[in-house]
Amino acid sequence: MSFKTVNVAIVGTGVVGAAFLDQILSMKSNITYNIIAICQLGSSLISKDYKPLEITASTWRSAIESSASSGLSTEELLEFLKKSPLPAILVDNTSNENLAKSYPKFVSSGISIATPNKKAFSSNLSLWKEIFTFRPTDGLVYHEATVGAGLPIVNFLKEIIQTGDKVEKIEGIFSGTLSYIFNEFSTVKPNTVNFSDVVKVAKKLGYTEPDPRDDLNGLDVARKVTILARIAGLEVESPSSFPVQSLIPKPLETVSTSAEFLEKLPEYDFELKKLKEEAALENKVLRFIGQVDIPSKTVSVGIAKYDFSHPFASLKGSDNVISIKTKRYTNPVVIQGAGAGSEVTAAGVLSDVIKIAERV
Ligand SMILES: NC(=O)C1=CN([C@@H]2O[C@H](COP(=O)(O)OP(=O)(O)OC[C@H]3O[C@@H](n4cnc5c(N)ncnc54)[C@H](OP(=O)(O)O)[C@@H]3O)[C@@H](O)[C@H]2O)C=CC1
Ligand SMILES: N[C@@H](CC=O)C(=O)O
Ligand code: NA
Repeated sequence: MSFKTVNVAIVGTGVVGAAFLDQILSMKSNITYNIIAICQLGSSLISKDYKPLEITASTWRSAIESSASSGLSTEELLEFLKKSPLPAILVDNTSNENLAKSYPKFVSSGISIATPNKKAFSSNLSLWKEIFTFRPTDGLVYHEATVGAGLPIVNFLKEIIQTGDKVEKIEGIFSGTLSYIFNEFSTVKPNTVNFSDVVKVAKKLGYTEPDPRDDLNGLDVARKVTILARIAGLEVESPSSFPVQSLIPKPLETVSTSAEFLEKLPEYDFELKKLKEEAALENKVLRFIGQVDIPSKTVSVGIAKYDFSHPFASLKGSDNVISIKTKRYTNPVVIQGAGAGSEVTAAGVLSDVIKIAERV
């Protein structure tokens, strides 16, 4: 029996958005989740009377394909959700910066947000402060999947800090894409794998950002590390306010499309091949890591070398591994598992939707 009903509006039906819709529409729960809007860039399905859309996990795709309604602007979506007769949750499954910048307007209108979109939490510090200056009538904001996809990192970190713990150091492999790429490219056993080929496979597997250059330039890891550093108490101004190593060859920095970039990338395979061979001579592998050190207030992102015997050297697939050392956890808490991919990310977002629904 349902004891509560919430209204849910979903923006973005890409890799994560589609898996999210499949999961929420198949979920058994004693809370009723009315899907009242699904928005894509050019089209939308909107329930103007706030009754649940008549869709199932197997019909939502064709329903939106045959919808005659155009996409909604952020302002239109805000106005629509403001009038929701039930608690409203916005699920932002895009990487859209403009929508992210509008979160304060949604939150201050009592609308809650669950999202894997890192933009709002890792751009200017002023936006972070605006989002998290809670007033009692504000909506709630959960963003577990912004770091480590569905792995319990963001909510765990916030909870231990709320209980009085103090973070000392966070380090690890935070990118599913770069974990996969380096786990395949730089292995304990010698291989002939080309960097550019693995990049293409990572994109095909749905690990990369919509434009893989956003992973290769280190910015995606820098965004995640910014989020963690801010939660841990460092006032990091932006993801470009600390050293970040880019894997994009200099001459390709100005290439306009991601397709052209992927086509030209093989010409630069020799650069990372050399680095990998040098590391192998020292019995080491290459890994792309992020670090936050609270006492020294330093944050950094880039390639590091690890001994063949180090746990990072035997990482598999797109696994993330995050080590969190705190005042209470003097032996660091280590969280490891898939840090990218449609199902695990969507499940992280859905868990946040459930937390919000239980609290509003
Ligand atoms: N994939 C993964 O493993 C993980 C992803 N994430 C995050 O999840 C988010 C989604 O990623 P993913 O699903 O992989 O990316 P996709 O590109 O597959 O999906 C994003 C979707 O959002 C749509 N979109 C963008 N802007 C708008 C808008 N204003 N209104 C409506 N729709 C819009 C895009 O449309 P169009 O295609 O037409 O541009 C696209 O369909 C990103 O923020 C990403 O960083 C986080 C953890 C892991
Ligand atoms: N592109 C990202 C997706 C999750 O944030 C990654 O590879 O980790
Ligand atoms: Na997570």
